[in-house]
Amino acid sequence: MAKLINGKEISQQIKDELKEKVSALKAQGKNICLAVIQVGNDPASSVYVGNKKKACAYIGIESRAFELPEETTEEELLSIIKDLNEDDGVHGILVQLPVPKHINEEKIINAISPKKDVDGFHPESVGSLCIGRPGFVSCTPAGIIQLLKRSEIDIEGKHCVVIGRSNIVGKPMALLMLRENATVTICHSRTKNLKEICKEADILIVAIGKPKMIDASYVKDGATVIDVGIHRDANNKLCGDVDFASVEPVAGAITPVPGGVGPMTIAMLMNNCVEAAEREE
Ligand SMILES: Nc1nc2c(c(=O)[nH]1)N[C@@H](CN(C=O)c1ccc(C(=O)N[C@@H](CCC(=O)O)C(=O)O)cc1)CN2
Repeated sequence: MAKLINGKEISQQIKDELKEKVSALKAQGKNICLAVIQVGNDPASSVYVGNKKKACAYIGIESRAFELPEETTEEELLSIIKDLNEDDGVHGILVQLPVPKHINEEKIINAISPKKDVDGFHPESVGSLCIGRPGFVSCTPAGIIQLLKRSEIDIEGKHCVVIGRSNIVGKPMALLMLRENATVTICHSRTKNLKEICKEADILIVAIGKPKMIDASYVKDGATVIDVGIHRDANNKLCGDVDFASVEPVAGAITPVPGGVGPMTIAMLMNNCVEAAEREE
């Protein structure tokens, strides 16, 4: 039976640690502010944005919300970001993704000042991660590192297989595991022998975007399995990219969905906001 990696519990620990830090910063006269921008009314985005505002309130970070209509133009959004970049009272800026189709996501990401890029999506942030310079790290991969470390799962020298090569999860995840001295293999939709490669992983990180695709036949006995996917199954229940019921008996440790990687994304966003304010000094 696999050890369950409890993201809800670990994210709560991180938020409690940050709450103390923020309280100490406040005592020195420093208030932290995150600008949260949502364009349109995508229901899932509204839930995530709501949870980000709640996390800010819990930790003691001010959240400045911009709830913009679906018809907002790219120019209007860029103009808001420009103002926020220049506002010394704002430490972090996030634009909830996805943005409506008429807005170029890349242009929006590039417009956020790297100093306030608490999502870690700006090319300068990704480049810094790549060459080992300080910078903001994408929240989901950073959260996975925390899950592993706080669950006392060794990374150094382990073979880590990451399935998925997105700019937001797969690529930064691979770079972070490399930084932790893992031996890293990245797999994707064109990978041949996916099953054989996955079977060699000590740590298997799955960000493939296909519900319950990874079953026990992809997993080495005792491996750690991290599931980044979030989907609804035929019974409208949340599930991941990993078939939990099949994999759990062979894995050494595994994240559930919900309650695994997801909550860590928001905890690490809060961490990046605190870092943004600390770096300013
Ligand atoms: N600007 C950003 N946009 C998006 C990001 C991001 O990091 N920055 N990531 C995702 C959405 N996301 C945060 O924004 C996010 C997704 C899931 C969770 C989470 O806690 N999931 C729960 C289940 C929640 C549910 O009931 O649906 C879990 O896995 O336990 C938090 C944040 C895309 N956009």
